[in-house]
Amino acid sequence: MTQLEELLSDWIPRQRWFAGKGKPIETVTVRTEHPLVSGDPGLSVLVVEIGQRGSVSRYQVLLGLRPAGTLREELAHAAIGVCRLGGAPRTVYDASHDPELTSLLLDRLSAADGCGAGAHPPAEGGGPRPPVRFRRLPEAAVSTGHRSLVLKGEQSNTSLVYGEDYVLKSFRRLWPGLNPDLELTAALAESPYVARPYAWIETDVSDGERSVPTTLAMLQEYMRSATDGWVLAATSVRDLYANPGLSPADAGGDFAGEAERLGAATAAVHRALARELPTDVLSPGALRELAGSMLGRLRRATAEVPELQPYGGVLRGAYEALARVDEPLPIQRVHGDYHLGQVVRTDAGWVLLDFEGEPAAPVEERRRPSSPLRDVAGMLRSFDYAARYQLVGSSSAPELAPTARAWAQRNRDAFSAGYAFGGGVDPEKHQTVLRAFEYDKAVYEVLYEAHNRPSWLRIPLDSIAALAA
Ligand SMILES: Nc1ncnc2c1ncn2[C@@H]1O[C@H](COP(=O)(O)OP(=O)(O)O)[C@@H](O)[C@H]1O
Ligand SMILES: O=P(O)(O)O[C@H]1O[C@H](CO)[C@@H](O[C@H]2O[C@H](CO)[C@@H](O)[C@H](O)[C@H]2O)[C@H](O)[C@H]1O
Repeated sequence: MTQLEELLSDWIPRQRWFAGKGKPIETVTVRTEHPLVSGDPGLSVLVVEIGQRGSVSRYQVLLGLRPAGTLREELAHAAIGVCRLGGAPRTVYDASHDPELTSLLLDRLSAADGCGAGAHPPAEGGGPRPPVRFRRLPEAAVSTGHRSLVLKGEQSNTSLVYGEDYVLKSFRRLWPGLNPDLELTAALAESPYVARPYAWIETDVSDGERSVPTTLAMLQEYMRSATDGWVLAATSVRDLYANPGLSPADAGGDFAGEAERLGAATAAVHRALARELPTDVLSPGALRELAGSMLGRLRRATAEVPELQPYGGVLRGAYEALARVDEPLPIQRVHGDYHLGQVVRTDAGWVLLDFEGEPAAPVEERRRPSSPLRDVAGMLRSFDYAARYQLVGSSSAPELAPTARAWAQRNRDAFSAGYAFGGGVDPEKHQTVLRAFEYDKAVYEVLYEAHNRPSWLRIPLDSIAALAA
């Protein structure tokens, strides 16, 4: 290992966005290092490969470099370490936190030529394509001179807000190819329910056989007046828990109207995706395969989290019922990891974000069409989370449990009604499919929490126990 790789092997596992937590790291290799700025400060894009239990995953690191001892106090938290790179010792750090360097990314995106997402125009002058390419959607003007700030919060990626105008989301885990977030957001560019996409950055990553243009980051509109759906729902729940004698409908911060509008917005986005991108139907045989893949996830999760064992029978029963559904199931591109933290409420209505799918799943799987009921199930799970999470570790949990159930049920019903009203299939009429997707999502969450937030593991486990009761 080089000195830089040694430093990264200590730093990467401590990052929130590192998806391989819980498994020992065997190898760390800087596969490519492309300088965007040489000198002091310097800026490079690294693609780092992490080997764990025989498989390799790739991560993007935007590396800042400054002479050792010159990193400003406010960047100290971003330091990775000091190493000798080409002579003198330099401090290397996460450049996402350094506005002096990130302003350059916006400058380059602003100056980029316009082209369609996924298009690969030849390099100017016919020479080889530059290793890191800045691209802009046709018609999208990008202004410069905005200072960036890293968005705080639970994230699988790293997002920078530039002034009040743009969000640049750097995809941390890289999968060769076009990132589904860029692909779907670009397909929905005209939709009022999506933050407008402007531009992206890409590089080439090997898929084992060939070098594939791969999305590194996406620039889109910053919804500056927006509030996160999770925050709004949590406020409503808190309000109700302060008055547990009231029904959710009578408490001050009732969320059901918002949940219903969110259902309608979700249906509108699903309809737009079905218009813009390919659709298909799953035959009964393919439904059996889908049920088989849910079973596979359950097996993997139970091996890691034995607390799932008692519910194995009920979960398998739901997947077997899915395998017996004998009518074709319409499929299309969907969000894939839909929850309250992926939607924001603006003055004009709900806006959906982050069409990347489940961050840990291979990109081929995330780009595969699925039933829109999968997203419906994801959001229904999220209402359950919002109701339960304030009870984790609380001594009032037993008394508040019925109130939590009532809040979740009211908002689940409102969301489903809004979804059907907005032109989606009626979730009420597809209970077998919906239940299987909901269980599968809860099993995914068990693994997600075990790896990322062990103190929240009880939330999906308790939901599964309640669904199984
Ligand atoms: N365009 C945007 N406008 C306003 N807020 C945003 C925007 N993009 C992201 N956010 C905020 O950042 C959070 C995380 O963004 P997201 O795209 O879901 O990242 P990740 O894929 O890392 O989870 C969202 O929950 C939302 O609160
Ligand atoms: O938003 P991401 O793409 O990073 O999604 C991952 O992290 C989510 C948590 O931040 C996780 O969502 C789970 O927790 C939410 C509350 O924090 C809850 O609303 C969701 O229903 C629940 O699934 C998501 O599963 C994961 O992929």
